[in-house]
Amino acid sequence: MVAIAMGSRSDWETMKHTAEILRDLAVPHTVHVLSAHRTPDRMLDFAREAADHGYRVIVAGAGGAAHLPGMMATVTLLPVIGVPVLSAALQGLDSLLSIVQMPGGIPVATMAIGRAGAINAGLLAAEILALQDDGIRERLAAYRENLRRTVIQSEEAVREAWQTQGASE
Ligand SMILES: Nc1c(C(=O)O)ncn1[C@@H]1O[C@H](COP(=O)(O)O)[C@@H](O)[C@H]1O
Repeated sequence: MVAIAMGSRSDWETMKHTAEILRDLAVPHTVHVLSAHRTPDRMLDFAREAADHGYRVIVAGAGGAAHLPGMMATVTLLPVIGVPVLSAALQGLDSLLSIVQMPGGIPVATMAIGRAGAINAGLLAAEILALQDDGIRERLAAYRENLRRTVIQSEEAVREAWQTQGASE
């Protein structure tokens, strides 16, 4: 259902977070290393055939001159979600701008840089699929509820820490 593509093996540390969230939501997905620069024909073939192979959303993560999401979007009508991978030289700003500044006509839904972006890419892909899948929608609702509870618990933990600190001073 979801294809997760990355420009290099080195992007896996980031893109594994997309795979993890999709696994937690029981959304079928596959992972691929494809590069617009290093394996252009393979990347274009994959994106061209993705819809016929049953994929519904493509998540593509890359760093630096991150042309992968945009080039995949060029040859498919599937929604493409881009994840800017944190780069050493420019802290991911290069990746972000390479992905977000698409010319009008060929959209890529651009996420935040790095881990949070990779998690959100998985969630957004699941939200798109949930439009036609009640099971995924229910699991997304449970994820949100869990998030809500975690924040409330964290507030309690912060207050407890503050009270303990106050008592020891
Ligand atoms: N941006 C792209 C593309 C592409 O856009 O197709 N292919 C590889 N790369 C990026 O090069 C960075 C360094 O790659 P290496 O670690 O393999 O040298 C990676 O973040 C990758 O996404």
